[in-house]
Amino acid sequence: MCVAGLCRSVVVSEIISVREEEENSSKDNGSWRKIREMQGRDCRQAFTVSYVERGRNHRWRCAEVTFVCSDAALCQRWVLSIREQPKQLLVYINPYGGKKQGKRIYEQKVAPLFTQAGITTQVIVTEYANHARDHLRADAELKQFDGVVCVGGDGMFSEIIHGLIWRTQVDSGVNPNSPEEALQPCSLRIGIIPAGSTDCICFATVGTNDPVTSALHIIVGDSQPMDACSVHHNDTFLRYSVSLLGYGFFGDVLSDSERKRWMGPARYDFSGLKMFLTHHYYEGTVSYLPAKGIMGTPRDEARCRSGQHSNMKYANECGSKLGEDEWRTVRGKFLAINAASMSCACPRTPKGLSPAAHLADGTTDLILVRKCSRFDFLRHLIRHTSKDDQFDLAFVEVHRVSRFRFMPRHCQSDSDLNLQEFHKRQIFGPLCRDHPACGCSPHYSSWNCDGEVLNHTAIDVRVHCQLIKLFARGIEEMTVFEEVTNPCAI
Ligand SMILES: CCCCCCCCCCCCC/C=C/[C@@H](O)[C@H](COP(=O)(O)O)NC(=O)CCCCCCCCCCCCCCC
Ligand SMILES: Nc1ncnc2c1ncn2[C@@H]1O[C@H](COP(=O)(O)OP(=O)(O)O)[C@@H](O)[C@H]1O
Ligand SMILES: [Ca+2]
Repeated sequence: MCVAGLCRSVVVSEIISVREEEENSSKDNGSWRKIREMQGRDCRQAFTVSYVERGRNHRWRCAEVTFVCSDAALCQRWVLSIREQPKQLLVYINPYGGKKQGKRIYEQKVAPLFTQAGITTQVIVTEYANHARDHLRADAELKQFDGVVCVGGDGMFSEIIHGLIWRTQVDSGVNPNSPEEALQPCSLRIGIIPAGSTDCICFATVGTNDPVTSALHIIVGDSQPMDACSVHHNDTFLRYSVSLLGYGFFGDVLSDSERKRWMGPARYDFSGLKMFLTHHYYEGTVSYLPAKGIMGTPRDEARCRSGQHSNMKYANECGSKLGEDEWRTVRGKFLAINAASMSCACPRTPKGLSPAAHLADGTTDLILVRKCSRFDFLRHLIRHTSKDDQFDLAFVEVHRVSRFRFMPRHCQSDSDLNLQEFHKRQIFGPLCRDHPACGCSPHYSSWNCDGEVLNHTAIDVRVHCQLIKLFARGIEEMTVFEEVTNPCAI
């Protein structure tokens, strides 16, 4: 198609909206008349397409081009041809996350784009923690919506998946409390407008933390399946996780930073430095089921974003059953035990905690950092920000797993105690009960589950392949010509 003599093409799946140009439109600044003159007398139709234009660092913006067409019927077909895009969305805004800008970001940057794309919305500004989760679990009329949007950070996203996954299981008669049940995938897609502190789920699935880019991924109707882990304690359901489950360092950073929310996103750096200096290690036993029938290892050079793993054959191979005898066990003293179900890329670590992790292959990368010197731990941490491999250190091991369990040492009698009780003991009692004077590590850390503190230390984690779907397409690889190659699908 040609615009005023220039040949332009627009990818149909990246159209935001199409509007017919009126011959005597008030917006007409003479260009439509000029186009008609150039095209000759037969030309009767023109339409303007808003589409996605790519900027630097995976950012998207909205651009416009006007097409003219001499065939009125063809033109009409174009106008009606926008592919399956969401029409009705349920939006939850956390006004309290990140720098408390969620409402402003939505109203100024996102809502106008939704209106332009003809999307209608029901907007709920949350009034308290778990408002969105509870509304989705019980009250929301989900049938009328094509998707759910959350405006906030990873904690807000977590609320949304807890509501949606729970609701989907209850509606289809699956018992979400049993760790052995195969969960029913959620049909509604979820969009994330980043307005939190880390926003790692948005960054790792879209490639940037930019509200406009996220809004455009929602409007064009992208779809990215994603794994979710269920976390149980004995037979009690605790939480779902899609990004990081971290015990030791990241657990301690989170619990410490929760008391410093007034600092905003900088609280993580403050608590990170504090916990780095504190240098606590924790004893326990990790057992895991190595993933089978999947492609790749956590040490792969090629990242998921490279598109080399976008073969859907493998996406469907997740969930292969293994016998109980294939469990492996690692016992020891750990500075950190991390399970990354996605790369966990974020501005603090653009390549992520586990750069080669896949979004939707039914596995999580289990990273064990054993007790080592502060200097060595710093080397490991710094490698998250450079090209060097953070796993290529003698005290670090990494396994791609489909299930794992953790049991802290000394846990046998305590394991049923609530963590708050542990913390009370740790704060008010001696740090180490075995050697009251030595001031060595406390016995228990807590789990950081996508940025929320878990109440139990002994956990059983199972990956559910492609349990949810996002309005995203993985991170696109740009060539030198800024053309898009394969997006990361799994
Ligand atoms: C010295 C440089 C060290 C750089 C190490 C970077 C590792 C960062 C890994 C970040 C993983 C993020 C995984 C995502 C977790 C989020 O779900 C979750 C919730 O997000 P939300 O607040 O948006 O709801 N966020 C978090 O748990 C925050 C984790 C952030 C940890 C920051 C750690 C900073 C470490 C600084 C160490 C300083 C040592 C300096 C020594 C001189
Ligand atoms: N209206 C609200 N008031 C207080 N807390 C809320 C509200 N809405 C959501 N929350 C909670 O706020 C916490 C942090 O939200 P999140 O969006 O992750 O921001 P951040 O990235 O800054 O942590 C989450 O635990 C979420 O459940
Ligand atoms: Ca995964």
